[in-house]
Amino acid sequence: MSGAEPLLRVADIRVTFGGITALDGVSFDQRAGHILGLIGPNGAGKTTLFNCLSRLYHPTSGDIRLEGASILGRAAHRIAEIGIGRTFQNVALFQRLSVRDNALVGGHARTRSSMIGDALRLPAAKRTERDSLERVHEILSWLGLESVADAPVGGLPFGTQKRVELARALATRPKLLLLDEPAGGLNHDEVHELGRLIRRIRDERGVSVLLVEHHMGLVMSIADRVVALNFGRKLAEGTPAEVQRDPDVIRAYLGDKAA
Ligand SMILES: Nc1ncnc2c1ncn2[C@@H]1O[C@H](COP(=O)(O)OP(=O)(O)OP(=O)(O)O)[C@@H](O)[C@H]1O
Repeated sequence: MSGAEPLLRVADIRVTFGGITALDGVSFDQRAGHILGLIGPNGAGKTTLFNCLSRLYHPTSGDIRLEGASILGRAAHRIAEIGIGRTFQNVALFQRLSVRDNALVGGHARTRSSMIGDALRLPAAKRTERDSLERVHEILSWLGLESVADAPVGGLPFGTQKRVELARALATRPKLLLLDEPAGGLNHDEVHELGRLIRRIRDERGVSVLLVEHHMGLVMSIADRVVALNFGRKLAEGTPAEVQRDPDVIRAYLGDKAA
């Protein structure tokens, strides 16, 4: 292993809710350029960890560092500024707004132009707006969404709405993209397509991806590394092949559901 700083370091994270320990000393690193899959049976702590990474939950102890700097002082609505983008398990878009406007909301989360500057349409605000529009245009084309750019999101098929969510997250120009069960609600072909897209996001846009996912086929086909949780602890970590044949992982899954 090289001594290079990982992109993401999760260090001894513990989260308790009253008497329940949802995460109990979980640690792992994610290298830049990697797709990391976070798996585990129901109740393992995946969502809790995801919520810590996106700053919705504050861990009871431990640290989360992005490129060496702790993110724990950051409010959830400001993680885009440090390069963390996210999507939601159930698509969370403005249904009446167009595809383009939804993506622009993402871009705006990153730009932090001032409200007064925007209102007075100062040159800097105009430039920011123009840059955001150009960036969103490029992302929508890249995702094959330009033909629906003006359509209200509400009328679009679910699979397309999921791509709009990705557009919005990518518009924040993340270094690390957090995906919360992106395969949920998609059919077989759509999951296959999503896998290709996540790989392209990494390969063509240089964005590292951390995904929480129940769809084992998807995780195992695209992840560079997999972290398996069970009962709030790290059960196994390694390449997909290593984790898939880990006896503890097999036991945790077979004990949970005979799939
Ligand atoms: N807000 C909360 N308040 C109390 N307990 C919680 C809360 N969130 C999670 N838990 C508990 O923490 C544990 C881990 O839950 P979590 O939702 O993180 O698991 P998960 O791996 O995401 O499960 P699933 O695959 O079912 O979504 C569970 O015992 C759960 O009941």
